[in-house]
Amino acid sequence: MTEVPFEKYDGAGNDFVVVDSEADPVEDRAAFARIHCDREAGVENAAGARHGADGVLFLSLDEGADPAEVTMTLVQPDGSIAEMCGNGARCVAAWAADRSGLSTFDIDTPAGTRRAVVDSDEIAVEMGEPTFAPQNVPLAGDDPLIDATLDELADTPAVGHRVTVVNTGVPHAVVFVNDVDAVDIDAVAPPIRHAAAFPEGANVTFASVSADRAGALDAAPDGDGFRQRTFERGVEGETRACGTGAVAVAAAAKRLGRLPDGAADSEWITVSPPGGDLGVAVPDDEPARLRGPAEKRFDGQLSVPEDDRIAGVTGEAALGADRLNEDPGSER
Ligand SMILES: N[C@@H](CCC[C@H](N)C(=O)O)C(=O)O
Repeated sequence: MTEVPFEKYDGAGNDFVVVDSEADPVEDRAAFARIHCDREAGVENAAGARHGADGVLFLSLDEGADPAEVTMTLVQPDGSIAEMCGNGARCVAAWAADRSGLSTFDIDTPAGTRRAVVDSDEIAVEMGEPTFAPQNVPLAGDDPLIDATLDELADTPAVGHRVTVVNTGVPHAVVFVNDVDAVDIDAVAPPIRHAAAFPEGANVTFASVSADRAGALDAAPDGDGFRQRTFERGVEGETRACGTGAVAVAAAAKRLGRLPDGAADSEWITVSPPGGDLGVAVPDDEPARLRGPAEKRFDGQLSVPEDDRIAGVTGEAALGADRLNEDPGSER
């Protein structure tokens, strides 16, 4: 059985297995991700405790570039590749800083190059300009969905929810509700995630204004922030944090004129998914920015599938083995 070293990082509870793709190439990345990713129990630490893995980050670092460059490919639990991942990018910067001692990185992603800066335990990443343009989301129709009801959702638990659809590196359907904790996300999100309006699918992000998160980050405004919950495409379930989702909440709120007092006048807005607090800035006509914690938790070795069957997969790897023969996320 072949094994590769991995490191486990998380950004505000969004969990990633990190593999150095130059030192330890994995041929079938989709199969590797399917085997080892599980939201609650994907990978094991040295003490035998299992921890979540929302995807595998295959990374290669070029320290000679100025600034240093990292090529990032996020392969998700269904085997699909995500164009961008905000918390993943922050974990990438933490990983690169841990290796190199440097603090500024250009991260090459399928969505473009994103600058990340590490400042002690907080990492900020440039996220590109959020876009509502139908061709960029992408949407099936010609009109943006700014405060829309998805007609095809009639007779589902999602009926009646209004969505604002924005691409923040990946597509998000943002739904503002009174209380995110009251949402039955596993019932409400899938019909939206798979709606015909989204030819490549969409992440579904719920948000509510939250007075108790005011000033949760040091430099956050003395006003209300948002609580956030996201059902992620590719994970096909809720994660503990989603960075592109946090940016989508702020961008959608700004577009709808729903920014709470304080946040509207401030550069940084606090968005709080279940895993921690994130800071988001959405200036006019400029790239959005995302900041928050990201750090290494542990490392170890993971088995590499040796063919397209389950051969060579043992121990923790067997957890995801039942998904190995499914179609690799092609329908997004
Ligand atoms: N967790 C991520 C988003 C990852 C991509 C997403 N699941 C997709 O397929 O669009 C984040 O922090 O942004």
